[in-house]
Amino acid sequence: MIVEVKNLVAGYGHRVLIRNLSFSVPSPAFVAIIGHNGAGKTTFFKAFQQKIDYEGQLLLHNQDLKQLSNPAEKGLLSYLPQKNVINFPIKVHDLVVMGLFRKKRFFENYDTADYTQAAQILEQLQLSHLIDHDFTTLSGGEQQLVWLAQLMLQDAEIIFLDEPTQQLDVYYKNKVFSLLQDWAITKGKTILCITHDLSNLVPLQGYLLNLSKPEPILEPISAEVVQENQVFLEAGRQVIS
Ligand SMILES: Nc1ncnc2c1ncn2[C@@H]1O[C@H](COP(=O)(O)OP(=O)(O)OP(=O)(O)O)[C@@H](O)[C@H]1O
Repeated sequence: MIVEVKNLVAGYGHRVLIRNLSFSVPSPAFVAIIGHNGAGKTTFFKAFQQKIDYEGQLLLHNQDLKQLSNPAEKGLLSYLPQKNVINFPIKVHDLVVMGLFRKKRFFENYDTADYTQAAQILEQLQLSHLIDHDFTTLSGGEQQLVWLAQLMLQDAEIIFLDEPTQQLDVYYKNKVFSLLQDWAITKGKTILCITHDLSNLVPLQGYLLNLSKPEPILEPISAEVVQENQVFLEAGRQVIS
């Protein structure tokens, strides 16, 4: 099993948001995590980052995450948060190349080969025209794509993305979802992606996990499954205190 969640209970203080969640992703796959605002999607990711206390077990390759030291540095996990703020000037290629941090020793500089890799990723995302731009001057959607480029360069095995297409136009929403799908299939990555863009999921292969359902399970993506979940979410939210 690549990712396994066993009887996870998580929340804040007395407010339990995730109750006895169990599922497993046996092989590399794309998993879309959906649910109403406040359902606990980001909270679920925080548990994987060991940022909150939780009951139950989170396992990566059958090893309890609590026993694994520095899974990010080992290239096992990477995480793209919903918001990433930078308030100093930095060129796009200098930010993207930092995705290679795992391969560098402390204070070791990035070399020409590293910058070539960063440029290739930016080209793949059709962002080459921004390579020398100051990141802080980019639009919200452009910044989101630059973070995605940096994440691609990290090349971790299991990738957590919190609403990576939130600020993207329709063209890039499609492009990013097909890229994530391609990552899972051709590069053997396991991708857990929080999203509200249900319509973009229809053509994808993978699974859907609806954290608003009383007993969420992995459902194989199909047009019918997406439609059923869309109707479920449109019906409104059951608030559990
Ligand atoms: N540190 C915290 N302390 C207390 N409550 C919190 C904390 N962080 C988040 N919450 C609350 O937990 C609930 C779930 O938050 P979470 O960010 O996991 O939701 P989400 O499903 O990711 O929502 P969205 O789709 O809006 O991003 C929210 O009501 C939020 O206010």
